[in-house]
Amino acid sequence: MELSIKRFLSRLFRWEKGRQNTGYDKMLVGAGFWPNPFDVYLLRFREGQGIPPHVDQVNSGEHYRFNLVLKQPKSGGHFRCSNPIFESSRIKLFRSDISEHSVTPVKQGSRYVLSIGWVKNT
Ligand SMILES: O=C(O)CCC(=O)C(=O)O
Ligand SMILES: [Fe+2]
Repeated sequence: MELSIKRFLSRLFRWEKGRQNTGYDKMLVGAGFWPNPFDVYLLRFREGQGIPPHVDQVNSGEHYRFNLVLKQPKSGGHFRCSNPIFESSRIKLFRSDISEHSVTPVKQGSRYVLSIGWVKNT
């Protein structure tokens, strides 16, 4: 969640590779520091793409993510989370630093997610 204005602007509204190396793409669409450091990404999964089980560690504090599924694929692309705080078919709220989560590969169609993350210091 490191941020310089220059680096922020160079990443804003550009597709980049997702960090799990499974081919999904992410686009930074916003970030800020109030009331807690936060970032907002658009995630795109195309056919064959998913994310293996992982956690998203932060240096300090608690990492939360609120994910809104904007577009469900025709098949596949299911979100799985070991211990969600809240989950419906479209909305997923979870501690991404301690709850292992994954997305099964999209089989047909594409999947889009608006992902809002923040770090709460303890
Ligand atoms: O696409 C998703 O539903 C989850 C992506 C993910 O790993 C995350 O938001 O930390
Ligand atoms: Fe994640």
